[in-house]
Amino acid sequence: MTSSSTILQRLTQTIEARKSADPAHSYIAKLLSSNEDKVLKKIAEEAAETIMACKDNDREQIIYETADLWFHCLIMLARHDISPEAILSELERREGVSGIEEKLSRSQNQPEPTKAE
Ligand SMILES: N=c1c2ncn([C@@H]3O[C@H](COP(=O)(O)OP(=O)(O)OP(=O)(O)O)[C@@H](O)[C@H]3O)c2ncn1[C@@H]1O[C@H](COP(=O)(O)O)[C@@H](O)[C@H]1O
Repeated sequence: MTSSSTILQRLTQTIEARKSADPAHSYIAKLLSSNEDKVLKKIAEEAAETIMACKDNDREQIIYETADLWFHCLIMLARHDISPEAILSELERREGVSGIEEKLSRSQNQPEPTKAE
């Protein structure tokens, strides 16, 4: 990877490499080799800590906790062999589509609820 690569690309490459690393020497390898619940719990924990930082209006803490949250989401994605590019592509696909319009089109495409006999 060149020095012009982004931290997201370098971290993604590190996570991939950690799939065959010793869990005793790597936090990522430990999370990749343990039960998925471990990383899912970390995501919930980091999301809660991010929310608390927002409630405290603590800018530094919001940045710190969001970094923890994104980091653990990257590990979750790697476990499912999903690259961060897939998420970026999904965001690109949505670009220019108003969230309000998208939600409205979804509710219009919903089938009519069937009446209980
Ligand atoms: N970016 C990160 C990164 N961000 C957060 N963390 C770790 O994520 C954990 C966050 O959990 P907490 O803050 O809740 O800390 P904790 O209470 O000790 O965690 P638990 O006991 O609950 O598991 C801490 O151990 C942090 O050190 C990270 N660990 C690694 N990286 C990157 O991954 C690379 C490889 O790391 P290893 O796989 O450990 O070699 C590193 O060089 C970094 O670039």
